[in-house]
Amino acid sequence: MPGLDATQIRRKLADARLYLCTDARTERGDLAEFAEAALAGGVDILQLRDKSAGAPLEARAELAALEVLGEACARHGALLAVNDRADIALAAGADVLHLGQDDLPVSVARRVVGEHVVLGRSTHSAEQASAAATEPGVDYFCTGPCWTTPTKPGRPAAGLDLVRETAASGATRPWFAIGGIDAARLPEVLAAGADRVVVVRAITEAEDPRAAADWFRTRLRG
Ligand SMILES: Cc1ncc(COP(=O)(O)OP(=O)(O)O)c(N)n1
Ligand SMILES: Cc1nc(C(=O)O)sc1CCOP(=O)(O)O
Repeated sequence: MPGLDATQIRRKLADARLYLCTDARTERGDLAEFAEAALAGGVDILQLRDKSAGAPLEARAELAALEVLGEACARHGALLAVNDRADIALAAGADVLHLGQDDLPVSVARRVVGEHVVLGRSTHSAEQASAAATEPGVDYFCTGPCWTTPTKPGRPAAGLDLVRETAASGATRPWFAIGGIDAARLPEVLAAGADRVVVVRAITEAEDPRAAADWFRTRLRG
């Protein structure tokens, strides 16, 4: 299946509402089956983020998992995202590279992945969000965590105030709220002004990942 070009990737990013990070699920079932279910339920961007052993996957294992996710994303017209590693994003033919505050500078990552890959940045304060909203080369950013979360231990909550401030800032780049978001809390996140979210456990730990994704998709797409 041919890959998406830069224009198609940016259009899909603009339209994206539901972003899922998953681990490689080596011990909890089949990655292909999980990806198929989550994407059928309406996930727009699927990121491999596997820190389940307390450290990132080795490069070969990461590439193998990305191949599985990439095939599923291509079937569903979703974007494939890589966390942290520009070299792996390039090698995997990913559409998206997500960078934290301590990861590669955007200008350096851009040199590695080229122009067509979308670059995202994590932000945890109004200052960081404002920088990501204007820094050249950043295509989207995330604000959080809205609540403390076991998925990101040690990261203090930025709270919904950061979502409110970002919404009020009139940021024109796509931005996503992240951290502790589940079905019960989504209404508060939307009321604070977000219209895009990133989730992990709300779908990865759901008994029925397709139904969980579909629940979010319905609320995010109105
Ligand atoms: C979409 C998305 N948003 C935020 C993060 C967190 O990135 P980072 O701060 O680099 O932390 P780690 O994921 O590397 O632990 C993300 N991965 N994806
Ligand atoms: C990976 C990650 N990054 C965050 C940030 O604030 O940058 S919060 C987070 C974990 C989100 O997981 P869950 O949906 O299970 O709470």
